Amino acid sequence: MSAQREMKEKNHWKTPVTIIITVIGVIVIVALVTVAVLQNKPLLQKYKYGIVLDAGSSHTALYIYKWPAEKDNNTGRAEQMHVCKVKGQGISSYAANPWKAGESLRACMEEAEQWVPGKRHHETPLYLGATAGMRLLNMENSTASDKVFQAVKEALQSSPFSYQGARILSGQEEGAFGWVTVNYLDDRLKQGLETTGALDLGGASTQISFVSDNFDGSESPSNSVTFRLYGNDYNLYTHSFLCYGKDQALRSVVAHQTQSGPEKILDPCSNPGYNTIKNYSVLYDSPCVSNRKPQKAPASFHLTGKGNFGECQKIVRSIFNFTNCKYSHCSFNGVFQPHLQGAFGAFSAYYFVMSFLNLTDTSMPLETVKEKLTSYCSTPWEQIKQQHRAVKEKYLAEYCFSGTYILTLLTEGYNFTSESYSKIKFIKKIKGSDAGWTLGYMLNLTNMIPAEAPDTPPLPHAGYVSIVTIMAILLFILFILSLRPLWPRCSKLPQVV
Ligand SMILES: Nc1nc2c(ncn2[C@@H]2O[C@H](COP(=O)(O)OP(=O)(O)OP(=O)(O)O)[C@@H](O)[C@H]2O)c(=O)[nH]1
Ligand SMILES: [Ca+2]
Repeated sequence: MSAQREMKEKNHWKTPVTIIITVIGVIVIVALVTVAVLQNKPLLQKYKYGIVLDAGSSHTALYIYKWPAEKDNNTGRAEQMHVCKVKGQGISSYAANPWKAGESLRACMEEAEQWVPGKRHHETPLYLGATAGMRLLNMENSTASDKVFQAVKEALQSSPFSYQGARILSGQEEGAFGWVTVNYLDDRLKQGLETTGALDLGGASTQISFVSDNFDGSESPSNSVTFRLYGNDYNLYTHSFLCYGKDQALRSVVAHQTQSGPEKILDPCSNPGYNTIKNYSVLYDSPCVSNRKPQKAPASFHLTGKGNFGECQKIVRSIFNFTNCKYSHCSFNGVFQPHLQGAFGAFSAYYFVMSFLNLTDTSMPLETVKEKLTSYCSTPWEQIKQQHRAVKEKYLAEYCFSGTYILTLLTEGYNFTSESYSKIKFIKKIKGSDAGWTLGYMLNLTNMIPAEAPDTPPLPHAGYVSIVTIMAILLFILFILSLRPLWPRCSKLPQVV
């Protein structure tokens, strides 16, 4: 008898009540976990796209960016998907044939149509920002500049993308958005880390932007740009030097040597044996030098390379004005600059030139950089050409000047010392995206960087699902255990044994 009861008690798990409770329990757990999984499941990765055309002084490039579509308020991380280099020169070079400026963009616009999925075309914003080349053209001939913009606008509006406008960026915008790009790609903004300064060397202008503790904007408000990003305030110092991009600086250096209108010059910034004929009217056809055009000069002059770094640097120095600073500190030309602070990323021509010259290692003492440049400049032109057959002659002929200019701009213009120079990194890309103002410009216009830090879920999706599952199982076990007092009574109920 007692053995029979013991058997019945042991079989209480098979009573209808416990079976029903178990089934309901399992259903509840499965339902709970399913809801948890489905509710928070990341949607299939879909992307949004944005296109920015960088209409620089020397050339135009089209950048396509993409970012995850499912994130609220476009807060997903944007990255460069593709870049298309427009054939030919910058849009400002079409001043005499404006419609050609529009035509020049068509091939890259068609390429963009292949990269962005068709169903996203109409919602993909398309921007064009022009920099120093158009700034100069606008100063020189605003009617021509307007016509170029009209042609460009028509070409862009005929694309399937959502055209958002074409305009000239101010120097401050160009500097500030370059800084945003660098720090966004490095994830410094979201994490509130110390920021990196940005050095951009274009063809017609150059920008320096950085955050300095002893800069609040009061000494020179025109150099101040404030941002509130991810809950942090930034007071950025930025300055753009028009005419100090590498092509315009070279013009100034050659103009300096042709003041008396000679028929030939011996140029220390070109390799020995380099020979070319330059046209006076072409050389002086820029607002950066036009006021210095010699009154009496032949149509052209012979330029012969001399290849002397020291002499080249002397002429380069002469294009900077180091007097007349009305502020506590200046860089050059009477422009305020606070003390340099932190690390810097140097891109565009800084990178092209320094990587060609094998000078990207900034732990190298400045004296060694000078020695290497001295040696490069004095190398005969024929030897340079033979050693770098794949490099365009136009670029090759200018590396002695460009290296000398970069070193002088950094150390004497911006006051980088041996110590601060070592904090510069010459970069082209950061995590697959090009360093430049375009990404920062798009992030700003699409409101992709919120002013306040977004509310993030305390747990990642997988962690959340695991915790819900474990808690549900534990709750169920507790519930079963809480029914323990009922177990013996259950065994007394009539049942199938
Ligand atoms: N060596 C070398 N130079 C280049 C290359 N691409 C561009 N450059 C030159 O580097 C300089 C700067 O180029 P970019 O940064 O594209 O200048 P940009 O945007 O056209 O000019 P800005 O409007 O002043 O910004 C120009 O003198 C270009 O001719 C390259 O691949 N190699
Ligand atoms: Ca540029």
